[in-house]
Amino acid sequence: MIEGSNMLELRGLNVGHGARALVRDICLAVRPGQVVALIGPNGSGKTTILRTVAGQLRALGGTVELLGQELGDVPATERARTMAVMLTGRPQTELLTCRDVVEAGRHPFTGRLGVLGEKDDEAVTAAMEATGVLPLASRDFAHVSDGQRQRVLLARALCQEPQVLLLDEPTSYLDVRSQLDVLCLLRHEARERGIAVVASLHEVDLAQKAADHVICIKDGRAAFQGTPDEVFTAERVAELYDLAPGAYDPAFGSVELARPEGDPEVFVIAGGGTGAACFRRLAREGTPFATGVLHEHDADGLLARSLASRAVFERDFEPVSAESVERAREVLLACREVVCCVSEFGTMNARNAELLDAARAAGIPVC
Ligand SMILES: Nc1ncnc2c1ncn2[C@@H]1O[C@H](COP(=O)(O)OP(=O)(O)OP(=O)(O)O)[C@@H](O)[C@H]1O
Repeated sequence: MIEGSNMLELRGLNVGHGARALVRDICLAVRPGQVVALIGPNGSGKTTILRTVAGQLRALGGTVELLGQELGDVPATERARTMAVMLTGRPQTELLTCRDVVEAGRHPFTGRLGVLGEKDDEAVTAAMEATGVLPLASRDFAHVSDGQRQRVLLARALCQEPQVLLLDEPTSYLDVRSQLDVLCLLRHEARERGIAVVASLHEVDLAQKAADHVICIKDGRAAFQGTPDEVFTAERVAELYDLAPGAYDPAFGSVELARPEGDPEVFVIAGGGTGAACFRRLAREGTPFATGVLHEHDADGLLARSLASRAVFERDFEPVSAESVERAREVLLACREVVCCVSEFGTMNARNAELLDAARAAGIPVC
């Protein structure tokens, strides 16, 4: 393999389950060491694409190239030695321990009798260690939890020592810690062994952090692709998942509840992240609120754009001006309650203290 050339390349690939294509004209090139996230709404065709690339479904058009060779021309044994696949679903096993399942990943390298040598044993142990499933080695695979099963299957894929790794929702059953562990592991494998990883993910925040390249599937096509910075903009994520504008916040990589509708009832004095918990509480309660004066790219400023009905902003790195406070005061005086999240005002937001005075003078309760 020439360094830098593509490990996997899809050219105008059409995929589907019958004669009609479900997703058309997919083009993607994956280089060694790259982690590609496949994202898109439920039913958009991510699994179908992965199964086609894995050779489990016939391509309805276009080509899949594995290490520069058309997939159909790659002999099955060589394909199994090159590409590992972890799909969703629980493989039916009877009386197999978790270690037995992982060992199956070595079969492309063993002789006809499937007897594992020392090197195979080492690879199995290393993969189980890396995925944290060594303690499950003798447990019945049929009776482990969904998250444990997912990690055992990942160990099976890794011990195959593939050059291309296809993963369908590898984090869907995992707790937060295990999600992080798995993504760090995938990045490590990509970096250290030059594996090309293609993984479908539902967690936009994880894809944003872990992927080098993101391809978005919607309405029967690869709607757009690019680096996480190019793909995870508020507009594109909203379009991809049919979200309300502002529901996705690219700064935090998270989705927020819908902004409560109506005129603001509560005015929140915040800044520097002090208001986040209050903003989210009001959003949960469905209480429309206003806030200010916030600096535009302050943590509260960014969140206010998604959740507040009204927000008064000051330019970044400028002290809050008399004009901004006046605009905020007008909004505040129309509210029934003020919440002050700031315990001390600093140089840049000193004038926000005038908002507290305005509330008290107008007899608006402050908490
Ligand atoms: N074996 C099958 N035969 C016929 N249609 C299928 C089959 N498997 C899936 N489909 C259909 O193909 C479409 C795409 O399914 P697919 O599982 O690829 O989507 P997905 O993007 O992976 O979805 P999700 O995010 O919900 O896992 C769906 O409409 C689904 O019902």
